[in-house]
Amino acid sequence: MIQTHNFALGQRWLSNTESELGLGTIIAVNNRTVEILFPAIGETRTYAPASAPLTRITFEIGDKVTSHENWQLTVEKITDSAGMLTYHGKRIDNGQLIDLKETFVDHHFQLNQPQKRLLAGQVDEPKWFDIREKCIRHQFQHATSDVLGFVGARVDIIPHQLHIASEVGRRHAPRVLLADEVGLGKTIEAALIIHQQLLTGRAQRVLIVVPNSLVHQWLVEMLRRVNLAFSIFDEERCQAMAEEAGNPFEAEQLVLCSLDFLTHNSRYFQQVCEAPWDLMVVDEAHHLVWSEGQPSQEYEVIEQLAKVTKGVLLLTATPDQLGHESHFARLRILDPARFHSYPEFIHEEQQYSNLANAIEPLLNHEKVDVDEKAIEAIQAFAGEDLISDMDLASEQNRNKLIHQLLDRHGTGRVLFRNSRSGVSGFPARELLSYPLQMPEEYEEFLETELEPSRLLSPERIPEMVDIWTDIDPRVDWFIDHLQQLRGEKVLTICAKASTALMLSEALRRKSGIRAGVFHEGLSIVERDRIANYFAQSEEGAQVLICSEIGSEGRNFQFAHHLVLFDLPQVPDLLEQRIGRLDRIGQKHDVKIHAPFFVNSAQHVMLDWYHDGLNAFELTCPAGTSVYEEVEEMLLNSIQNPHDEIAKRKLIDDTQAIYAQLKSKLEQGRDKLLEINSSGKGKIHQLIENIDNSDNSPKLERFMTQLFDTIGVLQEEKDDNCYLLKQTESMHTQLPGLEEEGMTITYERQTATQLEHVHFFSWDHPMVQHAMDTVTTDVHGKSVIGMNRDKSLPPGYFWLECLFVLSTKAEKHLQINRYMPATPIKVTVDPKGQQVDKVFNMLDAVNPKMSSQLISALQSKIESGIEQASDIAAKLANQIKTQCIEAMQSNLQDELSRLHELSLVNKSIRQEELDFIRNQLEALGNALARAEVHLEAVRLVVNNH
Ligand SMILES: Nc1ncnc2c1ncn2[C@@H]1O[C@H](COP(=O)(O)OP(=O)(O)OP(=O)(O)O)[C@@H](O)[C@H]1O
Repeated sequence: MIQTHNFALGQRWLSNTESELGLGTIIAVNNRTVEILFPAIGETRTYAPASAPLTRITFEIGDKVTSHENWQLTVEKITDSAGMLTYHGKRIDNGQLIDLKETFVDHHFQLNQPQKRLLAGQVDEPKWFDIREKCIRHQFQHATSDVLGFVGARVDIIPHQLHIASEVGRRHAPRVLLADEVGLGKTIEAALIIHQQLLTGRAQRVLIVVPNSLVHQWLVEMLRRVNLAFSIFDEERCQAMAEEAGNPFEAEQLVLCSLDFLTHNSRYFQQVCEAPWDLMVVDEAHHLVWSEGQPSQEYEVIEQLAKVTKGVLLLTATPDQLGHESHFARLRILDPARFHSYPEFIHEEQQYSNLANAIEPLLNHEKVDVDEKAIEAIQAFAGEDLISDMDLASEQNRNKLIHQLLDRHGTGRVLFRNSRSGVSGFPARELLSYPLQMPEEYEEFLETELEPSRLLSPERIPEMVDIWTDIDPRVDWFIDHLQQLRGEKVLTICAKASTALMLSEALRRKSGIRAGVFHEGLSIVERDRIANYFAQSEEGAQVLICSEIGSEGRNFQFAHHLVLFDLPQVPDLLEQRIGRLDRIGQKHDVKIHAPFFVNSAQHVMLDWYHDGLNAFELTCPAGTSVYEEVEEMLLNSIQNPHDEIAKRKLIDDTQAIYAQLKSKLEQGRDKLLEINSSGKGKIHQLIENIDNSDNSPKLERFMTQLFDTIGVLQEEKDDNCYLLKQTESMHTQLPGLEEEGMTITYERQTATQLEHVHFFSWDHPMVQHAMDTVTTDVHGKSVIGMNRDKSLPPGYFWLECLFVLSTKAEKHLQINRYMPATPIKVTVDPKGQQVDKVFNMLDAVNPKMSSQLISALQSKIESGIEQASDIAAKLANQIKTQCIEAMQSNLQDELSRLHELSLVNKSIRQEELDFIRNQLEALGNALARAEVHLEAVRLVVNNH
């Protein structure tokens, strides 16, 4: 088997860098490129001929070759026609004489050269075997570790986020609504989920759709938090790509675009739907408004995309913001089979407190007390058959039952919502209100005005829009107030962009205070520039004046003063406003400043929020429902602000309704959500494992050894950091290593504080690349070392044989979830008996002595490897059986869930069930096909 770079059509080559591709066939060659098809996974690669990382595979007389039809031939003669070989020989199964063109050699072929290399005297130093073995073991351990996708995220470890990320990230094609309260970290949860899905091979192509204003923030968060470089797709980019053939959305795997862009460009929308996606993430999903017969365009766009996308994550802090029916419609996008009828959904919701009570005894309390009465309550939901055979003393069974109950009768595994009350460490919020006198100019117009938006924001009266800043006392109050807060950052929010613009203009005219304005009319680049201007500690703006929609989803927690220049009409918008500052990372109590006109509509609104709902100082989960119930009274009071009796009644009624709804929610929906969302009691093991991985010196020690072996210089710097640099002794290029060097740390805390430093973990792509450079290279495949053991005679020897069990399957089957490349090490003594022996510090052997030893031991080496192979094959069979069982139990669970649901719900499609059955079969075949091969061999000879 030789490596040359004279390519010809039909020849067979192996990839040196991606061993999982199997044997490829050359399908096109010209001066500049060579194209190769890898049938095992149905993909092609194109390389420059001179630098293609490929090894030519040819066979020699006497070799056994497997054909694509799975019969074998023993090669007797080889002919060459224009560079392509034909093997002539006898079929092993029936003795028939046959020709096999190399194009038809089985693409599952594995190159097994360690033995050949060893016997040919091509040996490396002992350390290469050690490093190769360590790389393979670490790759296997990480692929099967429950911290995969978590350890590499540059985030603080926050339990509720980890719980959601682990619950969702490990699912096949997850479809969920992430609805944590504002600022609890939904973006981070989504990042963790995407990261896990990509690293575990569950997803390859991800589309993120967000409001215009958040495109850049998402781009930065994905890169900074989880090393994922998304590409922004907008009109400009798509137009530039239009000249190239094909669908522009297929040119990248990780795409980020705005909802606005997809909604307003039917051609690009069509193309985005035609490109295959494994996962779609939609932020601020409350924009997807739906009502019977009148779905919004945004809703339709996402609904259509969700139909052709396997996994979907919808994110919103305020799921009910635009009505409960819209909320239901969004759940239907996620699981049309489960959420098929709104009346049924409402009926189910009414049962939530009974369901929560039924689940209560199953929860993981210290004392498990599932008595007869409790079983009766469960049966009312589950049906007798579901629990008749179940041993409820087992925690695993109880959890399974809880999942089934939530899935069939709650919002189940589709909705996650954490609230501040369940997450500790949030600062307090304080309302500071400032009564002002209403100017006469406003009063005159407002006497006959009925429109709530103008009553609440009189500056929007048409006659006032151009002059209001001259007469409105809120403007002077604002300027005075900013002067008093000198040195402090102040975020100011008003409902409309026009108000924000006029206010900032007045500020510019009347004071020298540095301010930025931020609203939906600005381009993304302008908005980001202004947000940065506000974020700068010195030289930056003291105040940022935002419109309602312009500031949605933004991170401004470096400020802790919020001015509400006016008040929004619905509680969810108020929560969105306060959530800009009251979010994870806020270090101070949040001061909410609210100027208002005495005895005006604003006064009613302020009192309603504060006295009725306490919505300034605490989050108000039932706010929208209360609003829906008292809307008429509230409107009436806004229109008649002097009617104190009506206002008193409004507030009393609001308090009563709120208290009632809150207690109902606490027993019903919220309780179920808490069971689902917080992960209390379940997540400590994962956190402990992440902590252990973070605190273990293993990675740092291993990487130091690995960098040293492959020739990368790791120089110690201050603050727990290192500088990595290329050296001349490097064996191969390390992808990602910048020419001028790069600063890294292995410490999470350092990484979260120093943003310019790369955070190295087992998840980091460069750590994986560095291991790949070793495992895809031939170094360390055949090694000789000298051991000094005086208790054994000189010349005594051992063969350390490192095998790998692996299989190939099409990418969408995600074979790595069930069987990543699995190392099996067998060490044998001169009699071919397996021994439990670990070698440290072996001496290298010079080439002359190596070849003498090999000649002397050749037949013993051959028989030793054969005996080790037999032992490895037995072990491999056991592992194979375990992998098949794990895969079957996993997919069978999913199949039974869908089957159960299909009994109560006819809209579950047969194809969905068939899909899982097919997957079961295809994975079963792939796992059964798994083969063990010799990856590396080290001959260790004793010498005194
Ligand atoms: N685990 C974490 N480690 C470090 N920072 C975090 C973590 N979780 C959240 N944050 C920070 O807290 C802020 C809020 O997080 P995020 O933007 O994900 O919240 P959200 O729920 O999406 O907010 P919104 O409801 O406003 O969209 C962000 O600045 C984020 O970077």
